[in-house]
Amino acid sequence: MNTPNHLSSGLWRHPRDRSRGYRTLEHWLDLARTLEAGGIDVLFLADVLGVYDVYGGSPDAALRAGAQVPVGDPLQLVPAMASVTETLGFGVTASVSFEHPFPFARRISTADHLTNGRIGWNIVTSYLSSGALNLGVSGQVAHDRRYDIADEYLEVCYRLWEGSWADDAVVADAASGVYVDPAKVRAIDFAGEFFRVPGLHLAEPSPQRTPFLFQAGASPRGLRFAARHAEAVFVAAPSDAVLAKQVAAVRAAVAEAGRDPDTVPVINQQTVILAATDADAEALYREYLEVADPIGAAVLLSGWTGIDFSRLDPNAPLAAQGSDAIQSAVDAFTAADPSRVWTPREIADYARIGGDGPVVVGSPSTVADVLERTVETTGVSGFNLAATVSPEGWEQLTGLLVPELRRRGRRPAEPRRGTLREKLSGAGARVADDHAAAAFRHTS
Ligand SMILES: Cc1cc2nc3c(=O)[nH]c(=O)nc-3n(C[C@H](O)[C@H](O)[C@H](O)COP(=O)(O)O)c2cc1C
Repeated sequence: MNTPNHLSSGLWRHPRDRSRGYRTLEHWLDLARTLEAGGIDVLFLADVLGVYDVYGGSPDAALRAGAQVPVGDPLQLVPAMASVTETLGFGVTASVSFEHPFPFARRISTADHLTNGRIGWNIVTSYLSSGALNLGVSGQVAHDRRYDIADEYLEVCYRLWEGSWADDAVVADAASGVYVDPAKVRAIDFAGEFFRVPGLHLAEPSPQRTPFLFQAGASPRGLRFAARHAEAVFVAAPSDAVLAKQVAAVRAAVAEAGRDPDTVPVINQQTVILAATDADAEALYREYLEVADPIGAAVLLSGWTGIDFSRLDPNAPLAAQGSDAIQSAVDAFTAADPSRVWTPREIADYARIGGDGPVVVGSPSTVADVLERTVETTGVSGFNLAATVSPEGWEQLTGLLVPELRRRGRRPAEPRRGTLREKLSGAGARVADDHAAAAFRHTS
C-alpha cells in the first residue's frame, strides 16, 4: 500500500523501519528490484480512498496512529517500478465506487501497455463511508447494492477493453496516411442502470486487454461477484479452520458460476516473520510486538467491520452481527469458527501484526512447514504476504523463505515470464473463453 502503515500498526516506530520513504521513488524502485531478484511473482498494492473514522467517530485516532493514512495513489507507482524490472507483476487496488469506468478503463489500458502486460486489478467496492462522502454522495451505498453497481461497472470495462477495438485496428500506414482503420473500432453504445457510455475506448488493445482480475468477495453477494469476475480470489482468514471454509465456499461459488474452480487460485493474506533460527525469529517477533500499536489495529478493525471498537467492552465476546462494511471481517471472529470466542481486546491484540490474517514466526524450515501444512489442510493455493518492518521484512522473504521453498520444489528456480495472466494462470495473455469478459470480444 502506498502508505507507511498498511496492516501492522505501529511498526513504523521500529528503529530499523524505513517505510517513511514511501513518498520517494527510490523506496519503490528498491522494493521492486528486491522482490524480482528474490523470486516473488507479484507486488500487491492495497488502497483505500477514505480515512478510518469509525473508531471514536472521528479521524483523530487514525491520524495519530498513521493507520493507512497518509496514503497515496498506488497506480502511479507501477510504471516506475516496471521500468526497473522485467518479470514482477503488479496487483493494483481500485474501487468501482469512486471513479467512472470510462477514464478508469483508459488508465488501466495505459498501465498494461507501459508494463508490457504485467498489471492486475484488485476490484473493490469500498467499505469506508468517509470516502463516499468526499465524492458528493450523501452516504455509503448499501453493501449488496455496491456489488450490483460493480457488476455493471465491469460490463462497461469489458466492452471497452475487449469489444471496442479489433486487434488489427491500428495500421499506422505511412503510405496511405491512415493510423487507425475506423471500420475496426466501434462505439460500445452502453446504457445501463448506473452508467451510460456511448463512445469508443480511447486506448488501443494492450497485451492483456482486460487486466488480470483479483477480487476478495467473501459475503454471499461478494462471492457471487468473485465467482463471475475474479481470476484469483483473496481471502483473509485468521485460522486454518476458517480458511478451509472460505476456500471451499469460493470453489463452490466458482463452479456454480459455470467456471472451472481449479483455474481460480485462492490466496490467503499472511504475515511471516523469519530469522535463521526459531529462537532468533521469536526474538524478532517480540521486538516487533513492543512497537506494535493495538489502538491502530482497533482503528483498522473498526473500519473493516463498521463497528466502533472504542465503544465495545474490551472483554465481552464479540457477537455475530451484520455489517455494511466488510461482513466477512466480522464473521471471521464470530460465526465462522464457533469453537473460538474472541473479545475485542483479543482481536485488536491479534491484529496488531498482520491485520486480520495469520502470523507465522520461525526459521525458514519452520515457516515453510506451517505454510505447506496450511496448503494441505485448507486447499488454499497461495499467500499474499503482508509488509512488516521495511525493508528487512522483504529481505526475510527473498533471502530466507523463497530459497527454502525453492529447495522444497514449491517455487520455480527462475521467475515466470510473460504477462501477469500468463504467469498466474499458465494460459494465454487474454482472458479465458469461459470468463465473463470473453463474451464482449471484438469479433470482426
Ligand atoms: C487480501 C485482501 C486484500 C484486500 N484489499 C482491499 C483493499 O485494498 N481495499 C479495499 O477497499 N478492500 C480490500 N479488501 C476487502 C475486499 O474488497 C472485500 O470488501 C472483503 O474481502 C469482504 O468482502 P465482502 O464485502 O463480500 O464481505 C481486501 C480483502 C482481502 C482479503
